[in-house]
Amino acid sequence: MKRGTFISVEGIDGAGKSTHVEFIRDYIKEHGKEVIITREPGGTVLGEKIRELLLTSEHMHHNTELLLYFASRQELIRQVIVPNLDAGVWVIADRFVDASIAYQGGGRALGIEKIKQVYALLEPHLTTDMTFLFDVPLELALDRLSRGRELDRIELESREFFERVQSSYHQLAKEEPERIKTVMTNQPVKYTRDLLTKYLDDLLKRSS
Ligand SMILES: Nc1ncnc2c1ncn2[C@@H]1O[C@H](COP(=O)(O)OP(=O)(O)O)[C@@H](O)[C@H]1O
Ligand SMILES: Cc1cn([C@H]2C[C@H](O)[C@@H](COP(=O)(O)OP(=O)(O)O)O2)c(=O)[nH]c1=O
Repeated sequence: MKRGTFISVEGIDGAGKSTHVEFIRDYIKEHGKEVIITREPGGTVLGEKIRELLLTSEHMHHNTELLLYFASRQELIRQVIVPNLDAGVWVIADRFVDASIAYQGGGRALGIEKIKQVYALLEPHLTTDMTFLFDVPLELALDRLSRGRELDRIELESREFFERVQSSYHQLAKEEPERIKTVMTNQPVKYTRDLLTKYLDDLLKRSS
């Protein structure tokens, strides 16, 4: 059986990830593939408890935050991502390791090297086949956030924090252009979807 394709979606809060993730799933499904969406932090019973801690606790050491995100991810990998990929199912991860590099490595200024050391502990050491990085000018993302729902602990961070997160994402996309595809969302939704469709067609072709 052919292994499933592993996709992740990333971006600063307000960049448009939630607007497109179900579109991506439906497009893949229409092309005859079984597909699931996972979310991080969370996606398993233990992971959802960790999510609650991460998004609602008042304060924690940056290392604690980093390790909790990875603890949730390890459970998700072993319980959900790997068994599905092995069974030929496509997996769309609503955030994966790149989020830790951008938010904890960049946003919290822990540095990429430290995140990579923790990443090395994951079993197995998975990498995505393709990552969509949703991106908008920071002002627009912050404006979207301020108009939206109630904000969680991370979304309440400063503008400087999100600047560092975004610039880490840009750095990653520059280092790995084959894997990470930047998709601008300051254009109409249809424009974004047309671009996504091109990348998805390419992935579908590769897997056939
Ligand atoms: N091209 C686009 N792609 C995605 N979102 C867009 C686009 N144009 C406008 N928007 C709006 O921006 C907001 C993005 O919010 P959301 O998808 O919840 O972001 P995230 O999940 O990344 O925090 C939505 O209100 C959406 O309607
Ligand atoms: C996966 C991950 C998420 N995060 C942050 C980004 C988000 O602000 C928050 C929750 O992610 P997410 O569920 O994507 O946010 P939303 O509820 O807006 O869809 O966790 C990290 O800081 N590090 C990580 O490794």
